[in-house]
Amino acid sequence: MRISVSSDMDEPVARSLVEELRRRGHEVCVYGALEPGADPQWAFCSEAAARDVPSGAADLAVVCCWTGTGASIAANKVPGVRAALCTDAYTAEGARRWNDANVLALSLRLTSEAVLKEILDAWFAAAPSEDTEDRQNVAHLGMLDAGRAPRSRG
Ligand SMILES: O=C(CO)[C@H](O)[C@H](O)COP(=O)(O)O
Repeated sequence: MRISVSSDMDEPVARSLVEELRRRGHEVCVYGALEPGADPQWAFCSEAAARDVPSGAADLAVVCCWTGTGASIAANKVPGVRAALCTDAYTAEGARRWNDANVLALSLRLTSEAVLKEILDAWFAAAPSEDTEDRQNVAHLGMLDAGRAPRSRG
């Protein structure tokens, strides 16, 4: 799988993320503080990595910042992106299963090396749900992106 990874901080867990993905056989492209000479601001590097997913340059992006919030907010501004901030394996599995998330957002502060591996295991093991309501929800996100969403049913 081709995976784009961004981080606004050169933290050990961000380096471990890249190493772990490469160890698992993925092709990794890095942005932000992980890329020599690049702009390490969270909104910019998260956007750059996230854009690779709808453009087709990557199959998945993982965006990181200290809290994970800025990275996920920036990624979710990119049309076609469904970024999920995951702090544990259960959330990662649900993000793939129920949200068909295509960008994983991580908090550099909260994610230990052990939890990182658990999150990656859960993320890659899960598949998007075929349930009709789950597909309707994900389709609704696409409509919101396109500005064509019908009025919310609340
Ligand atoms: O979590 C973040 C954004 O959501 C950033 O990583 C955090 O704001 C970086 O802070 P600083 O530039 O002061 O090191």
